[in-house]
Amino acid sequence: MLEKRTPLNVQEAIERCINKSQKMLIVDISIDDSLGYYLAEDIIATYDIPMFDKSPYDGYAIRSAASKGASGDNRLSFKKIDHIGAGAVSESVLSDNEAVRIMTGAQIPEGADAVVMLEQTVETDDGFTLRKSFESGENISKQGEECTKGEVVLTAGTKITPGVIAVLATFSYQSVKVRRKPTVALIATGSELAAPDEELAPGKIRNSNGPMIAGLLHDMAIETESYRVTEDHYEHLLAIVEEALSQHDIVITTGGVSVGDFDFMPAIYKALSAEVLFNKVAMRPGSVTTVAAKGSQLLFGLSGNPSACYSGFELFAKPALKEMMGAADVHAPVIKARLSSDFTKANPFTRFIRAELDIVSGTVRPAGFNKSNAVIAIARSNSMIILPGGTRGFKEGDLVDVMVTRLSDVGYTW
Ligand SMILES: Nc1nc2c(c(=O)[nH]1)N[C@H]1C(S)=C(S)[C@@H](COP(=O)(O)OP(=O)(O)OC[C@H]3O[C@@H](n4cnc5c(N)ncnc54)[C@H](O)[C@@H]3O)O[C@H]1N2
Ligand code: MOO
Ligand SMILES: [Mg+2]
Repeated sequence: MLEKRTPLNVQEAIERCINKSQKMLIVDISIDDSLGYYLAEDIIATYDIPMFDKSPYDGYAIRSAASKGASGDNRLSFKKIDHIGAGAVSESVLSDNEAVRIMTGAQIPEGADAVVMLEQTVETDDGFTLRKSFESGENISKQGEECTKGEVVLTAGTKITPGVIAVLATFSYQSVKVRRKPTVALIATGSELAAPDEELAPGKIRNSNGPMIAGLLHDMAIETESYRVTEDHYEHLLAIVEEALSQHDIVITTGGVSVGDFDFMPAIYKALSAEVLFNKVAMRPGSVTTVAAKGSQLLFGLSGNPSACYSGFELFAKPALKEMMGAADVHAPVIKARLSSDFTKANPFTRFIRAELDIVSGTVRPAGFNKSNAVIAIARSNSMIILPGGTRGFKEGDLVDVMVTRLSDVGYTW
C-alpha cells in the first residue's frame, strides 16, 4: 500500500531542521584560515582605536593657540623643530610657534593640538606660514574615537568576512574561536545518471544535481566528499549511505525520495532507524524533500528534479548547516519587490520561483522556464519569488516576497 504523506508547512519544516541541528564544537583557528567561519566568541576591544591621538593628514602639528589671528593679510610663521612619519614618535615638546612636520598616522607630539595640512602652508627656510587659525583638536584623530578598550565590537555568530579579519588583526588576534564546520557526504542517486565521461545511452541523463550541490557547499567553504553516482539498488545505496554516515556529519542525497518503485531513500531511513522529520512539504517544487535525523546527524533527502533539489538545499540544508556552524542568523533575507511580468498560474501550495531580482529597480521576474525539472533558470537566478499557497493571478506591478539566495550575485549577468 502506498504510504500516505502529510504535507508540513514550509516554515515548520525549516524550524524542524534548525531545531535538530546541533552546534559544532568550538575550535581555535588561525585568522588566515578563518574566512567563512562564524565567530564563537565576542570580540572585545583590547585597546582604544585609535590607540593614540594621531594625524589624519600629511602636514604640521602645531599649538592651535599660536595660530590665532592668522589671515591672508597676516600670515603667521611657524618653525619646524622635528619631522616624523607614521610609526615614529617625536621626542619634542612644542612651544609657541613651533611645529613638527608630521605624516598621516603618526602620533601627535606633546604640546600640539592641531594639524595643518601641507596644502594649507607656504614653505619658508625654517618652516612655513599659514593664513588661518586652527581650533584645538582640529585635524586630529582622537584616541578611542572608533572604539574604546573593553567595548564589544563584534558578537559571536558573526560571519568572518575580510572586514572581520581586519578587526581581528587590529586587536592582535593570531587565532580566533569558531565552530567547526560540518563535513558533508554528497550522494547523487539514480540509475539514469551517466558519469561525465560516459556516453549518453538512450534514457540516460547527466548528473547536474551533484556538481550543483557540491558548488553550493563550496560557496559555504564546507568540506564535501562526493560519492560516485549510484544505481537505484537498495542494498548498494544503503551501504553507501551507511559508509557516508560513518565518515561525515551530514549526508545529502539527491533523488529517490518520492513514491516510485526505485525511490529507495524512504526504505533506507527506515533501515537506519532514522527519525524522519518530514517527507512532504506544502510547497512547489521540492514537495518530496525529506529530512531525517540519526542521532546528531542529519540526512537531507533532496528531490531529484534539479529546481526542487536546489530549492530544498536553500530552504532546509543551508539554514541547518549555518545553525551547526553557530551563525547568529541562519535565514536568507526575504525582501519585497514588484513583479516585472505576470505570473498567472495557480499556486495550490507555497511556490518558490527561481527569479531574477533587480535590486536597483526593486523588480523581480521568473528566470525562465521554471518547472521542477528546470535547470537553466537556476543558473539565471539570484533569488526565489515566494507566492503563498491558495493564490493565483499575480500581475506585473504586484508586490511579492523574494528570498535573496545569492546576494553577492544580485545581477546574475555581472
Ligand atoms: N506518484 C507520484 N509521483 C511523483 C510525485 C508524487 O508525489 N507522486 N512527486 C513528484 C515530484 S513533485 C518530484 S520533485 C519527483 C521527485 O522525485 P525523486 O526525488 O524521487 O527523484 P528521482 O525519482 O530520482 O528523480 C526525479 C527526476 O529528477 C531527475 N534527476 C535525478 N537525479 C538527478 C541528478 N543528479 N541530476 C539531474 N537530474 C536528476 C530524474 O532523472 C528524474 O527525472 O517525483 C515526482 N513524482
Ligand atoms: O515537489 Mo516536486 O519537488 O514539485 O518537483
Ligand atoms: Mg522518484
